[in-house]
Parts: sequence; C-alpha cells; structure tokens
Amino acid sequence: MTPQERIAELTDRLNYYTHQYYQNSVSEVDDFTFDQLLAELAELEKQYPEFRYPESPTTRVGGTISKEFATVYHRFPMLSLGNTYSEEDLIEFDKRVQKGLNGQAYEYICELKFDGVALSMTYENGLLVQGATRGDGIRGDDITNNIRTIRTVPLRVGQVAGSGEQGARNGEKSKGQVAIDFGAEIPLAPSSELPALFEVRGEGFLPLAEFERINKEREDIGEPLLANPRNAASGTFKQQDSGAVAKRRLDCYVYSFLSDQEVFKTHEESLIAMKQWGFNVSQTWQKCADIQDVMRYINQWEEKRFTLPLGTDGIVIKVNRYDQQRELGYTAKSPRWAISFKYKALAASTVLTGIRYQVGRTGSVTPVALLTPVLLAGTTVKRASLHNANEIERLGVRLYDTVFVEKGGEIIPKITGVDLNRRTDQSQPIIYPTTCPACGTPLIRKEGEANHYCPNERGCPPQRQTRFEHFIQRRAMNIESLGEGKIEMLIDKGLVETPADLYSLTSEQLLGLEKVFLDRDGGPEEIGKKRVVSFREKTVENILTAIERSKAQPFQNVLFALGIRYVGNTTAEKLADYFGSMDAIMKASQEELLAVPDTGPRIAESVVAWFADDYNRVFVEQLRTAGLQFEGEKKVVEREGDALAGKTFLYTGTFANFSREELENRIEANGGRLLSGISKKLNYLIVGENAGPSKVDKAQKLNVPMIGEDEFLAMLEV
Ligand SMILES: NC(=O)c1ccc[n+]([C@@H]2O[C@H](COP(=O)([O-])OP(=O)(O)OC[C@H]3O[C@@H](n4cnc5c(N)ncnc54)[C@H](O)[C@@H]3O)[C@@H](O)[C@H]2O)c1
Ligand SMILES: [Zn+2]
Repeated sequence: MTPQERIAELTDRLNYYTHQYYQNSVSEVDDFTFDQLLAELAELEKQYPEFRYPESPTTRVGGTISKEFATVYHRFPMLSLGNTYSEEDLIEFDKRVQKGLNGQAYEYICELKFDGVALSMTYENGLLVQGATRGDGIRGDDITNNIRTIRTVPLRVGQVAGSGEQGARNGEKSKGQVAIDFGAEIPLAPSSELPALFEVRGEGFLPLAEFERINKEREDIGEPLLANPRNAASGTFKQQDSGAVAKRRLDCYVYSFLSDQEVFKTHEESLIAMKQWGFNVSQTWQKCADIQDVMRYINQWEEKRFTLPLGTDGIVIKVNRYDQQRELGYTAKSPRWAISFKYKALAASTVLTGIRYQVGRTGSVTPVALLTPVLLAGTTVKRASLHNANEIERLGVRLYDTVFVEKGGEIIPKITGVDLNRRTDQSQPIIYPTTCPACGTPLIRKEGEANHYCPNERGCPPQRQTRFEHFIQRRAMNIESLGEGKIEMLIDKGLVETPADLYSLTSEQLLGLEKVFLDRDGGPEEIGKKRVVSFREKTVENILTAIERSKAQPFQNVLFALGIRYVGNTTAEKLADYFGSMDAIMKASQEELLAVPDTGPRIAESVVAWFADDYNRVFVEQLRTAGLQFEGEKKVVEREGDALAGKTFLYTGTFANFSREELENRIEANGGRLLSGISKKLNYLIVGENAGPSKVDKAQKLNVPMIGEDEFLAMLEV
C-alpha cells in the first residue's frame, strides 16, 4: 500500500469510528487502537502533507451535532486534548512548555481524566441557563433539560436571599417532562465573586455502581446489556425524554471555569472556588512543581483510580497560570498548555482453568471464565467475562491456555487475548455445550442473536430460581428476607414450585429446615467452603411476616413481579396506570397495548403472548386467590378532543385555573404534547404568574409564541 492509499484508508476508518463513537455511542475498537491509528495518520500526514484530506480526523474535534436538539454556539470553543501513552512524550511536552514560556517558572495541575462526556454549563446571574454537549467544538447540542436532571449540578449558585436553600433539584420533580423553574420566585443576590455570566465545564458520567444497577435490571427483564459506562452515559445524554434521563442517575465532575472577566489568576484558584460555590469538583487533583512530580502523580493513580466511583482512562496535565496558558495558546484541535496521559489498560496473564455456563432468568446462557487467581489493579481476579460463543471463537482460546485479562472501565475484567507462546499440550478445545448445563434441554440460538438460550423456562432450576429472585425483589413483592440460598432450599425441598406457592407456606413446614451450600467455582482456596442456611424461629417469623405484608404491594409491583419479558418496573408502572387492573391488561389486544405511552410492538407482543399461556394464567389466578393487589388507580387521561392535536407546549409559572398537573392533563387530553425544553420545535410557551425569566427570554430569542392562561383556555374551546 502506498502512503497515499494508507492515508486515505486511515482517514475513512477513523472518521467511521469517530462517527460510531460520538453519534451512536458505540466503540468498534478500543481507545488504544484508535489512538495508535490516529498517531500513525498524523505521522504520515507530516511526511506527506500533500495527501492530507480536509476532513482528516487529526485536525478536527471528533463530535458532531444532531438534528434532535437545538444547536448552540459555544462562547469559547470546546477542544480536544493531545494525548500520549508514554513518559518520553510527556517529557517532550514539558520541554515545549518550557520553551514556549521563555524560562518563566511554571507549575502544573494534575487531574484524573474522567471517562464520560464533555459538558458545558452556562450560568447567568447565578442561574443555570444552558447545558450543552461539545459537538464539533464550535457548536453543540442544547441538552439543558437532561443536564438539569444531574443532582450535583447546581441549578443556582451564589448567595440566595431568603432561604439558605440549595435544595430544589430537577431530579425531584414529579412525573412528566416539564422542566420547572425552581428559582424563579426567589430574588437572587450573587456573591461578589460571581461574575454575572460564566461557564463551567465538566465530565458527565454514569457512576460504576449505577451502571451495574441498570445492567442488572436490564438482564432481569431480558434487555440487551449496556456495553460500558462511557457509551451508556453518552447514549443517555442524547435521549429526548429527560424523565427517562433522570432515572439513570448521571453525575458530573466539574473541571474548568470560563468567563470574559478575569476572575482567577490560576486554574487552582478556580477549582477551589468552584468547589466552594457548590460544584462537584473531584478532590483528586494535585498541584505539581515539575514534570517529575507529575510522574509521581501518574504512578500514584495507576491502580488507585480503580477505587473511584467512575471510569477513568488517564490523567490530564494543565499549566496552572492562566496568563501562561494564554501565552502557550492552541492548535486547531487542542490547547498547547495541557495534555492527557492515558494509561494502557492494566493487564495480567493467568491460566484459564474452566468455564462455567450461567443460566439467567430468561434462559440466556453466559460463559464465565474461571481463572487461576491473579492480582490485577489491586484486586484478586478469579473470573472474567467471555460474553458468548462468538467471543470464544474470536479469541481462539482453549482450556488451560494462558490468557491476558484486562481491567477497563467495567468492574468484571475481560479476557483480551491468548499467550500462544505459552500454550502447552495440555490445552484443550472449548466445546460449547449444546444442552443446558443445568437441565439438559437442547439449547437454541435465535437468528441474529449471539446468546444461546435454554427454552425450558419452567423446569430449568436456575431459571426457576431466578424467577423467584425476581419476584421477591424490593421493587416487586419485597420479600427480600428470602434471599441468600433460602429460596434454593425451598425449591430443593419441594415446598415451592412457582412463587405463588410462597403464599401457602406454613411455619411448621419451614421450622428446622437446613441446607449446606458448597462453593463450587471460587478459586482453589475457596472450593469446598461451606455455608449453612437454617430456618430458626426468628427467621421463619420474619419470612412469613414479609410474605403476608407483600400482599399489600401495589398493583404495579405485582405486574412487574410476574416476570414478563421486557416489562421492567417503569413499563409495569405505565401499564398499571393506563389499564388500572390485571383483568384489563389480560384482555388487552396488541393494538390496545400499543396505545400506552412508550410501549412498542416488542413489549406489546411479549405481554399478549405471556397472558395467552395457560400455565401463566394459572399462576396469575393463584396470586389472585392469595389476595395480591390486582387493581390500582387508573391514571390515564381521558381524551377530551383534538383541539390541540399536533401542537407542542411548555409552561412556566403558576396558574389560576389549574395546578401544574391539571394543566399537563388538559394538554394531553386534547391531543397536545408537552416538550421538556424550549427549542424551535416548541409551538407555545404558556406563561403564568411568576414565570421563569430565563424561559421567557429564550422563547423570545427563538420567536416561540407565548400565550397566557386565557388564550390557552380559548384554544380548548375550538
Ligand atoms: N474507540 C473508538 O472507536 C473511539 C472513537 C473516537 C474517539 N475515541 C477516543 O476518544 C478520544 C478522543 O476524544 P476527545 O477528542 O474527546 O479527546 P480526549 O477524550 O482524549 O480528551 C478531551 C476530553 O477529555 C475529557 N476530560 C476528562 N477529564 C478531564 C479533565 N480533568 N480535564 C479536562 N478534560 C477532561 C473532556 O471531556 C475533554 O473533552 C480518542 O483519543 C479515543 O481514545 C475512541
Ligand atoms: Zn435449562
């Protein structure tokens, strides 16, 4: 391949990966590979500048803007950062800084490089008025309403006259999608330090624990899992429904301050002040006197970063003084006064000793690699995920091979390759099971799906077991005192077959039951460890009380507890609100189900199929007999007419004729739609008493018609 051809190929490929990464929140290659290819392209372009393409990824900030959101221009461009993986490069960077500053003394501030999505937040007179993505660096998406769902992003900063509050947060607002101006009524007296207009920047992210929680929930109802926290965060920020965004508890670490006024002399001062003003500034930053000090910081965090609540992929080194930053300036793509050092993913090598095939509630089979325990990033690794049969094939891994395990953003490490040099005669091919490891039923693999399934939903022990676990969880029937092996014992002893049987258990049956569990798949030192579960008087009493109490769990919880595929607890809530009773849902056709907000064909089909099954109907009738709640309050808005059909609304302030909820209901009942923020797509802003000035301002700027309460009422008369 000629250099010219290689430049063309790299440009196309990298632009494609970039598009996938920023537009679709998908990583088709890992970051290290991406960065290596990018470095190769930059090098080639330096040698052969005549072959460089105008759309080359080496000189552009990666992201783009999307049609779904209003576009905003950044007051100050949002750039990328130069990056390096080596100490030599860092020393080079330091030399460039030294040279650029002509012998002046300088200091660095080191920060962790948080792996999420760059966000910009603009404050006017202390109020958050705009939140945006980086986009192409010049323009980004206006995602103010999504950013407002982040509890650690203050909606207002500065001294607030009246109450000492900092409390009302958008995340606490009621259902629906209407953003509310909490701050509107209270007069604001910004502290003397705060400029009237400023911008803060930070990294929006999904905390690891939250990522795990969401995935557990998705696994439970048979939804595909989110790939990693970074891509999940990026996908979430792009959602239109800020109510859905609020459910995923995003967070944001703030790391930079910008204003036309010179408020601070150094980056350090800004970090301290932002923290005092109530921003979430990660306290992991450190001032470093020189590049050696920076190296120490890098070493110190290489492993320690895994104890942080979020994924990080390196550190960022910034020249501290703002006047020196200005002196050093920018390239088209990044500042010359900062650089990021990226850690190579931490890897270790160890032996694959076996594979355990786990069967989940919905029957999907996942292979888990069992490893000779090895120390990686401060923790002992005994297991790694292998995803599915395709992955095993892709890796070409055999049993007793020495494999490389890596820890990235996720909690469970993954196998990334095989050390072929260390393959011995002992190694054996991995024979993927054709029958269920738990019940022997032949596995099936659906067209286009990577996972194998055990179709024996009812008889397969782990599937039955996880169905119980689903049933007893807090958001379902809340009988969590039955966890930790107790259910397994009840099933083993033949006392329960389906969760409905829990309701006929008696204390005589339970008292004195005992079971010894043996650990079968821990590391060698754990195999054979015993754990005894036994039912004494107190335990039995607790369990029976919890079962009895569960009968009062609301209808939506019962519906979720049934374990219908794709019916998570949000969907269960929507179905319950809409239909009001089990009987109504059982009778509903697919078309009727599709009329429920946010319910698509996949869910509708799944619900109809579930209730069409006699076995499930018997189960439902048993639950009815046991006395569970089969009815709830019907919260569906009755249709009044089409007067507002096709029109979109947003309101601000308070109204004489309606509460906020009534207003929302009237809009929906007449065919109108509520939007979550002001954009060009908004047809009307309904303005009440004490309206939020920022909303009114923005509506004026975008020429969105504003109407009062009376005009709104008149529209309904038509
Ligand atoms: N795997 C893929 O397919 C793929 C595709 C495109 C890009 N990428 C990755 O994205 C990188 C390019 O993205 P980029 O242009 O956003 O550069 P970058 O992510 O390397 O650096 C800039 C970003 O770092 C973030 N950041 C985190 N902590 C920070 C802190 N303390 N201070 C300042 N900024 C901080 C900010 O969001 C900023 O926008 C590539 O190097 C590659 O690793 C991967
Ligand atoms: Zn099975």
